[in-house]
Amino acid sequence: MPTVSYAEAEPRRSAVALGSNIGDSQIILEAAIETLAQTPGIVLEAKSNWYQTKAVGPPQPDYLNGCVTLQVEMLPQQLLEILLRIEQQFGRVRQERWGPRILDLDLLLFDDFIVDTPNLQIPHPRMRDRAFVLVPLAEVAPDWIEPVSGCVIKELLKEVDCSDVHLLMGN
Ligand SMILES: Nc1ncnc2c1ncn2[C@@H]1O[C@H](COP(=O)(O)O)[C@@H](O)[C@H]1O
Ligand SMILES: Nc1nc2c(c(=O)[nH]1)N=C(COP(=O)(O)OP(=O)(O)O)CN2
Repeated sequence: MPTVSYAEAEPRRSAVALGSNIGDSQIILEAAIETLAQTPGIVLEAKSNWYQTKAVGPPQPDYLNGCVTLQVEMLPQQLLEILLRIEQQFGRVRQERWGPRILDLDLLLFDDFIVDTPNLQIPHPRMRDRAFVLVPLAEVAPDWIEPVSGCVIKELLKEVDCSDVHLLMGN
C-alpha cells in the first residue's frame, strides 16, 4: 500500500465496534473513544449506547458492546494500525480466539470499500452474524449499505437474534 499522509487521504466515513469484558468495561470503552477522538485525522461523528451482551465463544463474562462512526482522513490500513495500537495501550493481551479481553476494536465499515487482504477485511467478515455489533451499529448508522450483501444495516439487524443484547441502563 502506498505511503499517504493523513492530510493527503480523502475524508471518509468509518464505523468501529467496541467491546470489553475484563475490568471496568464502561470506563475502558469511554476512554478508548476519547483516545480515538483525539487522534489526528479522526473526528468522532456518533456514538451508540452501551449494551450488555452474552459472550459469543467460550464461557466467559458478559461483554459491554457499542459502536462509533468516525470521519477519517487516512487509509483503512492506517486506521487498523491505530485501532491495534489503542488496544495495546489499554493492555490488550492476545490469547485464545474469541477469549475475554480488556478492549476489542474492530473496523466494521469504511465508506463503501471492500478490502480483502491477509491482515484486513472490510466489511468485518463476521459483522452480519453478530447482534452485539448490529444492534449498536443500527442506532448510529441504520441506512449505511453493507457493501458485500448490498443490504442496509437496519435490514441486516432483522436477520439476527437480539435476545442476548440488552441496553445498559443509565447509559
Ligand atoms: N476489519 C478488521 N478489524 C479489526 N481487525 C481485523 C479486521 N480484519 C482483519 N483483522 C485482523 O484481526 C486481528 C485482530 O483480531 P481481533 O481478535 O478481532 O482483535 C488483527 O490481526 C487484524 O489484522
Ligand atoms: N458478546 C460478545 N461476544 C464476543 C465479542 C463481543 O464483543 N461481544 N467479541 C468476540 C470477538 O472475538 P475476536 O475479536 O477474537 O474475533 P473476531 O476476529 O471474529 O472479531 C467474541 N465474542
